[in-house]
Amino acid sequence: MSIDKLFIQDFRNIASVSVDLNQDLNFIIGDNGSGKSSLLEAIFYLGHGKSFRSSKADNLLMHNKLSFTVSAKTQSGAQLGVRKGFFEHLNLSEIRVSGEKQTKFSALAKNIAVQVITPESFKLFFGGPKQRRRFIDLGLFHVKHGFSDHWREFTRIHKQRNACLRTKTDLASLNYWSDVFATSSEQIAQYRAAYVEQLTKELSFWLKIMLPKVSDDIVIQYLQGWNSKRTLLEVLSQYRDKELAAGYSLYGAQKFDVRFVLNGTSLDNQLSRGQQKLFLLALTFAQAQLIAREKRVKPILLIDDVGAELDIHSRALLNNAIAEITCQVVVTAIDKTAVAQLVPKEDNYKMFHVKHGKLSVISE
Ligand SMILES: Nc1ncnc2c1ncn2[C@@H]1O[C@H](COP(=O)(O)OP(=O)(O)OP(=O)(O)O)[C@@H](O)[C@H]1O
Repeated sequence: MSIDKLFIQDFRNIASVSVDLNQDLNFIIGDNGSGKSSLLEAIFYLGHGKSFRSSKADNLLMHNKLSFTVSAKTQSGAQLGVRKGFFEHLNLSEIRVSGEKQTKFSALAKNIAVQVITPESFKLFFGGPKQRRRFIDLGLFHVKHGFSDHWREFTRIHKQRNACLRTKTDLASLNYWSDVFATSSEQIAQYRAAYVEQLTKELSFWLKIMLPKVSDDIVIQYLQGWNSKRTLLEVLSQYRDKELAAGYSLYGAQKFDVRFVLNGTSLDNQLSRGQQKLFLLALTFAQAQLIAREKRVKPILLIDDVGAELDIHSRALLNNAIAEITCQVVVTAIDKTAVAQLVPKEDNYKMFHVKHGKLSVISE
């Protein structure tokens, strides 16, 4: 669900911000180090319970403070909030959804779907499989009902099987856990295959807007985590000694990946950095639109430092995509010229200026 009102306190260099966002499009303009990314990070934190930049939550806390707070009122009237306290090496999270205390961040994620694109995103995305796995599973979490229950169950089974492989003592237990691991992996793989197919169809629409010259030649390949010509149980039995030597599961749904292929070879080797960023934007827009359609909520898309890598022509293409998407979009840039191509003619947007962590409205 999109955010109506946002409140941030003691988060990085933001001492206190209370702001009404536009439902469709928001621009945050500010110099380097002013706090633009911190603002996006706070919104991202509300949807994910972590930062997109730093793995340590205490980096998010304003220097010399003991807790930070991020809260929001969504368009549907839900009040979401998280307060993270750091008291004598004790990290405490207080999560609330419309006044009710919650124990898990997933309670917040059920109410908002936040995706981010930063200047670093495409380097990470075309690197190791971690980011791609995260991206696909985030879509699945929001779009495919039942996936998160299956995933939780899979994670439990995976841990048990890894414990058997690590200790190597009880081979009867290993046989049992291999059986259930294979069944659970196949279920997860089916969910993912169906989702990747859905995403591929949606992507084609966004590529026609953002990368029209190559849109028909791009394919997403889904790699399920083991040889697709064989059952996982067959693979596990063939490589049993290898897995015992490694001490953990080498095959299964946890090893899945997706490859983006252009004319038969890896897309990132053929596209310029600007084009790679447009591809990633198209992919993220596709996922956000699927979430919007399936969940019937407006996802939130954060685009950090939009000027980086994108020339005027590319920004004009991005503008066409923003005009089409049913999302709440928040874009940051160093100056107004970087967003000139993105500002709509009608007045349905808000523009803010940020300086030393303080936000002021430029136009609405
Ligand atoms: N824990 C913290 N407490 C207080 N200030 C912090 C903390 N962490 C970072 N800062 C400061 O916050 C400022 C804002 O950082 P941020 O990354 O949001 O900048 P930005 O506006 O996105 O800049 P850029 O355009 O360079 O990316 C920086 O000057 C940084 O030094």
